[in-house]
Amino acid sequence: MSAPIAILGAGAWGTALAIALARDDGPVRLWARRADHAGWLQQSRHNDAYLPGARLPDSVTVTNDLDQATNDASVLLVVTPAQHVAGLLQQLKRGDAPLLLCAKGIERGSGRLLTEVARELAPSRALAVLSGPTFADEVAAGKPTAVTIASDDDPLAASLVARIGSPSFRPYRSPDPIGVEVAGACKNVIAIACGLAIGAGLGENARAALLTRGLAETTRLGLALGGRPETFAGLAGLGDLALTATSPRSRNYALGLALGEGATLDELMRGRSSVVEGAATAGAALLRANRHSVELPIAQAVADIIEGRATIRDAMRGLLARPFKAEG
Ligand SMILES: NC(=O)C1=CN([C@@H]2O[C@H](COP(=O)(O)OP(=O)(O)OC[C@H]3O[C@@H](n4cnc5c(N)ncnc54)[C@H](O)[C@@H]3O)[C@@H](O)[C@H]2O)C=CC1
Ligand SMILES: O=C(CO)COP(=O)(O)O
Repeated sequence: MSAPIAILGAGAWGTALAIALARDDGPVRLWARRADHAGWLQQSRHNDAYLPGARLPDSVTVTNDLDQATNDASVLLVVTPAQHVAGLLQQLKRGDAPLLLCAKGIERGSGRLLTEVARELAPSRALAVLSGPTFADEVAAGKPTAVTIASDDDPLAASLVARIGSPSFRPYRSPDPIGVEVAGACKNVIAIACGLAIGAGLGENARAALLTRGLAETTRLGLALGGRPETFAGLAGLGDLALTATSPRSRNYALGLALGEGATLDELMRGRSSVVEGAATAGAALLRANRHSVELPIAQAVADIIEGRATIRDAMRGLLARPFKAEG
C-alpha cells in the first residue's frame, strides 16, 4: 500500500485530482476548508457546489482537519486559489513531505510566484509545480489529459510522474518550475483579454492576435524571471493558452466575454464562489514585470479594465495604437 496523498483544496480542481489519483493501493485525503462542506462531501461523495456530476471514489477521505489530511502523506497537492496559498501554508505544520503546487496565479500585492511563497513559508519542503490544459470536469470524467510536472529536483519530478500518471492523465517532466508557473498564471490573464475581444465584437483575428502576442509577453516575463524558452511552447504554455483562451467553458475567458458584451465586473463577481484567477493575477503580473522592466501590454489592458482605470474601448484602442515593431 503506498503512502497517502493529501489534496489541499476541495474546489473543482482538487476534487478532479482526487478522483484522478484515487487508486486501490493508496489512499487519497481531500482537505476542504469548511467543516460543513467536508462533512457533506464525505457523506454524499458529490461536490455539487464546485464539480457537479462527479463522484468521489471510496479510497478518497474528506476532512477539514489539516493535520489529519497531511499526517504521513507522501506529497501535499496545493489546490486552493492562488491568493489563498499563503494562508494555507501558514497553517501547515513543519514537515518534509514535498509540495506539488497546482494553483495558477501570482500573489496580489507582492507579485510573488507560488514557489516563492512556498519557499518562504514552508522552507523544509521540496517543491514541484503541476500545470497544463486541464478542465477539471474532463479530468474527473477520465478523458485523456496531459500535464507538466516541473521541479528543480528531477528525482522528485520523476517520482511524482510515476505516482500520479495513468493512461488518461499523462504527466510530462520538466526542469523549469518558474517557466511553468509563469505560463500557467499568465494564460488566465490572456484568456480574459481573448474573451473581451470576442465579447466586444472585435472578431476572431483579434483573438488569435491577442493569444499569440499574449504568449510572447508571457514568455518575456518568464525568461526575465529565469524560465526556459521551450516551456512556453509546451503544455503549460501554448497548450493551456489554446484551451483557456478559446473556450467559453474557461471561467477566465467567460468573464472576459461577459465583460465585452457589456456586463459589469460587480454583476459578474457578486455572490460568485468559483475563482477567476486572471482577475487578480493581471495586476500582480504587472507589478512583477515592472520590477524587471518587462512590458506586458495585454496584461496592462486587462488590469486597467478590471481595476476600473479604462473602459474596454479605451484599453483596446491603446493596444491598437502601439508602435509597429519586429515580431518576437
Ligand atoms: N477548475 C479547473 O479546471 C482548474 C483549476 N486550476 C487551478 O486550481 C486552483 C483552484 O481552482 P478551483 O478548484 O477550480 O477553484 P473553485 O473555484 O472550484 O473553488 C474555489 C475553492 O476555493 C476555496 N476557497 C475560497 N476561499 C478560500 C480561502 N480563504 N482559503 C482556502 N480556500 C478557499 C473554496 O473553498 C473552494 O474550494 C486555481 O488556481 C485554478 O486556476 C487548475 C487547473 C484546472
Ligand atoms: O486552468 C484551467 C484549464 O487548464 C481552468 O481554466 P479557468 O480557471 O479559466 O476555468
